[in-house]
Amino acid sequence: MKKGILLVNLGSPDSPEPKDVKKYLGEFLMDGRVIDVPLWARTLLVKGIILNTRPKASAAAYKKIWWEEGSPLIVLSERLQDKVQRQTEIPVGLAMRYGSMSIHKGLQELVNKGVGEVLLIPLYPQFAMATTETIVVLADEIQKEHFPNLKIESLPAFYNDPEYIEVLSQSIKKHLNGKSYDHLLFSYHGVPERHIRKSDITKSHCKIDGSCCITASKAHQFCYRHQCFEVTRLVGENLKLREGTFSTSFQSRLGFDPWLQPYTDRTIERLGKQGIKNMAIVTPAFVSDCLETLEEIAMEGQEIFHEMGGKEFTTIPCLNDDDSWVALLAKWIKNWA
Ligand SMILES: C=CC1=C(C)c2cc3[nH]c(cc4nc(cc5[nH]c(cc1n2)c(C)c5CCC(=O)O)C(CCC(=O)O)=C4C)c(C)c3C=C
Ligand SMILES: [Fe+2]
Ligand SMILES: [Fe+2]
Repeated sequence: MKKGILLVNLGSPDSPEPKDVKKYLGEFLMDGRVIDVPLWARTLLVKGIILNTRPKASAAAYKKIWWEEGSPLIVLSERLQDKVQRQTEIPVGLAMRYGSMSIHKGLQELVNKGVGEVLLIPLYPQFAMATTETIVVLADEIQKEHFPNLKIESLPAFYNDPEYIEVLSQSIKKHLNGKSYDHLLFSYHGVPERHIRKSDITKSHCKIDGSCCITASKAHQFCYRHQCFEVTRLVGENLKLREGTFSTSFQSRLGFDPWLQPYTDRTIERLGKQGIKNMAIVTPAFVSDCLETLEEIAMEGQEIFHEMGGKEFTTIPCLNDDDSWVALLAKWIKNWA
């Protein structure tokens, strides 16, 4: 049976105009695995409040980072797809969970090329209900409804794959380029604490109490918090970082529920206040640079740091279309095929 690959990322609005941002946010935030409250409450919150208030501000933020070719997240994902395709004979497609480049279209294009067996690669190193799970569940629904003869397998979270850790570590080293820094912050996209408890397959392990994520458990296969802390620990080990010179935080919280802590903005503020003059920041929950790295970190984060007396703020790019990352994806594809 002919095999094919579908890389899947989050998606972006079609343009940075408020009407396109509103359409995109509407689809994104109405996903019950992103805002996980009952449908009536989600509808009230998203359609009644968020979509009437947020799109204008979000559009302004998107305008600051938008490229001539389009959304950075989409353009960088396309560059990745193109480079991976050059490493393999197997057709490599690209889709987005939200927006115009749908998973349905991506699967249809592979089927049109005669593909009968697909490896779905969610472009997220760590598992989360709001990212990997929603992709896999939707692909499964589309397969059942539209492509009953298509076989789909998905690549699990690869946060602790030694080769992934090596690629990420070398990328950090390359971008720091020998520059010294006082603190390296690993900032991951946040999720509400509730998401962590919902994904706990043991139903009792995750207490978000500081110790559960470092106590061995089969819950960690689906624990986003554990997986983020592990990436930091493993990269720290790989690069022989000195204890106290690096830490983990969580960014991009929305709403009033408790999200994973410590929060990135408050951490940057604290580091500045403590007299740290030179910090670097890496964002390993994202494979491609996007609004959350280019605006929230590289612009807003830097501003906070400078306001607190910090001097040098180095933002390390995501893996994007890094050659070693492309080679690793090509290797995983070869092993699967
Ligand atoms: C409200 C809940 C949200 C959850 C839960 C969430 C989890 C989550 N998101 C990413 C990756 C990305 N998120 C991006 C943007 C973004 N995320 C949310 C909300 C939640 N995310 C919003 C409202 C937005 C839109 C931007 C805004 O209005 O501020 C992006 C960037 C997309 C782009 O076009 O550049 C990414 C990527 C992860 C990895 C994650 C959970 C682990
Ligand atoms: Fe997000
Ligand atoms: Fe945990």
